[in-house]
Amino acid sequence: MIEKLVERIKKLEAPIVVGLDPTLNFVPGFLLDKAINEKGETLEAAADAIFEFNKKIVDAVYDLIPAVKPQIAMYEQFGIPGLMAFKKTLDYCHEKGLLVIGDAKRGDIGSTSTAYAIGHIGKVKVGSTEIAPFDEDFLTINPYLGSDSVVPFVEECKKYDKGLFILVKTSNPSSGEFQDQKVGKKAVYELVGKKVDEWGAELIKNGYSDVGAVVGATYPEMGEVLREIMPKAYILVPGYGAQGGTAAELKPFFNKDGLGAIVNSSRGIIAAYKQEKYAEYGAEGFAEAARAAVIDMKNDIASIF
Ligand SMILES: O=c1ccn([C@@H]2O[C@H](COP(=O)(O)O)[C@@H](O)[C@H]2O)c(=O)[nH]1
Repeated sequence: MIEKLVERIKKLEAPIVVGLDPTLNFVPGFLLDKAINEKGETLEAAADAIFEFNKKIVDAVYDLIPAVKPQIAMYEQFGIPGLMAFKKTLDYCHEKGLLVIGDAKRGDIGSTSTAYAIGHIGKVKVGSTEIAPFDEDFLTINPYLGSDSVVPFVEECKKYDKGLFILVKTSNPSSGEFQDQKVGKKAVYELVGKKVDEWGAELIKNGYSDVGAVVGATYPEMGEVLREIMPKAYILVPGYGAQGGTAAELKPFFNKDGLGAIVNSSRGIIAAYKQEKYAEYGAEGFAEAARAAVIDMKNDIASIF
């Protein structure tokens, strides 16, 4: 799967992923009112509103970007209707030719990881029929439980040509509480980075592995160290934009050829119309504002090379 992502990044000259992380605060009033008029103040109405919101954003940006990253928590907050909106979003993005990174940060004891892996990137057997339940192209996973929690995901990648992004050094302010602790001379994030390199060793295609890593834009020095420790891992870089990460700090995540990293922005794109910079678009023009924000992000990142 990684070779498809790299190919699309090269073709579009856009190492960018748009995070589809909708909340009702971002959904313009006219969309939410329509859903509530039809379904009342219900979870179903909320789910319809976020799906319509996503659809319009995707229509406005799909030709500019290689991939999207729907964050499952934003959908789970609306229960079962929310999860149905998640699945509808994944399918719609696929219809538009986008690759989908499911941001679910799964990971558990081996048997439970296997079930997560089947549900998100594998196939479940019902009688003699094999069904891909969510069918994302990539999945984020949390490696905290160790190798036996990660390997079931790697196995599913091998079977179905899928990919992973494993949390290594996260973008949030407290990430150092555990991730920066030293074990011997190495920090925990360095040890995890080394394991990512090992887990991905059998899945290298055209120079990069289907097993990638998540490293926050907010920690560029650590990004530089990790780029060396995991030379074959594509790095998914969240933290740009709303969390304060800037283009100037992104260079260490990339290789010299401009590949090796893909930068996520969620709120900075989907809620661009709420920023002063894009205020001229107004709530009615939220999708056009998202398109303008993607073009600005692309140019911003291109300026570092
Ligand atoms: O270290 C991490 C890992 C994942 N995320 C996720 O990325 C997006 C960021 O959203 P923004 O609105 O662009 O800040 C969100 O889905 C997080 O759960 C992260 O931020 N940091």
